[in-house]
Amino acid sequence: MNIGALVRRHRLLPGAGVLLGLGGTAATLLQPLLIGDLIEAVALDHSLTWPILLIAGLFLLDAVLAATHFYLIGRAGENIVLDMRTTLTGRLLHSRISAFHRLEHGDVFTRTVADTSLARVALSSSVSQLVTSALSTVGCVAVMAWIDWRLLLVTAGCLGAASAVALGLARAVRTAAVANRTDTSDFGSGLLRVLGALTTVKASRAERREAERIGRLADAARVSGIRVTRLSALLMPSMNVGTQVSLAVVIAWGMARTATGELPIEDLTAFIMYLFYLVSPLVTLFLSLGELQQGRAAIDRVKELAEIETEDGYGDGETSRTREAVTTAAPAGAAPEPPPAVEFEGVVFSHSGAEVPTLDGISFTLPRTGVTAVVGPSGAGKTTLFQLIERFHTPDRGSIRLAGTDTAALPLDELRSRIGLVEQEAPLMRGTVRENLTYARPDADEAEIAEAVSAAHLTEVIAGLPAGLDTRLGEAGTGLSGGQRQRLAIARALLTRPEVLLLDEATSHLDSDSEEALRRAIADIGTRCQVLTIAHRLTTTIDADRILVIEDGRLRAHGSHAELMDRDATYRRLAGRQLAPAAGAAS
Ligand SMILES: Nc1ncnc2c1ncn2[C@@H]1O[C@H](COP(=O)(O)OP(=O)(O)OP(=O)(O)O)[C@@H](O)[C@H]1O
Repeated sequence: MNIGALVRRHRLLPGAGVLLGLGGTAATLLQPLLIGDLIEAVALDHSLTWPILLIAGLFLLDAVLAATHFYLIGRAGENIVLDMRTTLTGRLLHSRISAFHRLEHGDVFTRTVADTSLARVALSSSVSQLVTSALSTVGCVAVMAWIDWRLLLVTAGCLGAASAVALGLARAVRTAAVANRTDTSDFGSGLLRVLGALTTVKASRAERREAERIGRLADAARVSGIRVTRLSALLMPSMNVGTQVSLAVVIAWGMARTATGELPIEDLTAFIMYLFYLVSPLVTLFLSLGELQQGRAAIDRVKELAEIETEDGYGDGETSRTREAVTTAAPAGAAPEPPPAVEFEGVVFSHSGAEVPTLDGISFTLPRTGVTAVVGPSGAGKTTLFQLIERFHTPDRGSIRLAGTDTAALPLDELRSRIGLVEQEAPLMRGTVRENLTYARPDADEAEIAEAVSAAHLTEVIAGLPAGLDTRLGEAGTGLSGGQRQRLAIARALLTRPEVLLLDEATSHLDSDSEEALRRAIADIGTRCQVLTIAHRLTTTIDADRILVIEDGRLRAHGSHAELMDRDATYRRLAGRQLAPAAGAAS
């Protein structure tokens, strides 16, 4: 995220705000002079109408300018924060899965919500306050020097000492505030992680332990927050002490000089008023310097997040990082046959940090229709295989083709519109059953929805819900059983009419009705597209047209259930043990 460009995009409103702020400062600075004139007019018994009218007009102008300045700067700040948040959201949603998984969700949340707010304050009000208060200070000092430079020297001595203390305090406030941000972020991350695993926390009876741990994080944020308040609380009084001392000196010495006639009383009055005016911009100056420093720390955190690696060069001025298409050539002279649904050719891939390849030299070809089961021990690389087809990662070597076209050559949007993915946990979004079904195809009509629901063997389930398709589901699809949730996710994937359906079979035990419904649904869907399923049940592998056995990132064997039982020891072991839950029923 280019902060310079961001500020330039929004320069008009803050620019106008600063100009109005400067107008307000000028109006403020004129007031003591006009009050001096009023005192002089009273002393000389002149008419008071004009001086009073002028002063009233100036007060009014000052108020209008200050209000408009405040509004414009606030509005500019909101525009800036919106710009930052939409940029961040866009980049996060288009981020590479591998880069996203390295982030702490709580930290992402703090950066997107809280740090952007701090950055907004820094880039709008702090900058404008810095400009206006610096110019107010300079203006005040200049007029005070013009009225009586010797009184100014006395004032500068007293206020200068107070300012040095205030500057030190402002720096300490910044350091404490940065520490407070980190503590608050740690608290947020800790809380989010625990809430995300609430059932595990409860099952482990760890509520009290977690409450104490999160409580300690919250307390650390409280302690650093109190430190910020303590230091901030000292800032204004330190300036007040400086003002009071300089006021006492100015009044004592000024009155003595007035008594001798060396200094006119109206000059002394105006000087004292300027002295009061000076304190506020000075304090604002130090505070906005502190805020600006805090804002810089927040801006750095926002920029760091905005640099997350994205897919297809999103937001980097590059539209697609796709490479030239490599298509499967049809054999010369032969009638053009539809290319296979999926082809892997010598695919090698390593997750970052892995010492050995996660997938090593994988090659296979899957026809346009049918059911293919992928089996293998835990950690063999089955999920990674799916992730490569969806191009969540790109192979280090080799190629993957979808209907004859290299997936690297397809725009991501097109590639993913041709593939359906049903994850093991089958997360559902908030909203109604209908909203969940049409998530990938918001324009699907009733007939298409009914067809997908029927193909996933869900018609009766949905008819039994209180409001049918318009029944609202809870946070993670609560209200539906595990098997129903997975079939709902299958129906959602089917609505996009995918050429390939990737299905990560649920490991949890489904009741026999659910399992039978899922089995029939998969068999039906396999007649219209290629279903590639990570199989944890023997029923799935027995029914499958072909089985791929993956072990240690290599394709060990492929064939039908009977063939593999005959010639592959790993498959026999898996069929005997890991695929065991349904083995009794199937054999
Ligand atoms: N994001 C990641 N970063 C680094 N290594 C990873 C990542 N995801 C998976 N791995 C590693 O890659 C290997 C293959 O993981 P994968 O999830 O593909 O296996 P799997 O066969 O699906 O296992 P399971 O059946 O237990 O889900 C494992 O050793 C795993 O630790």
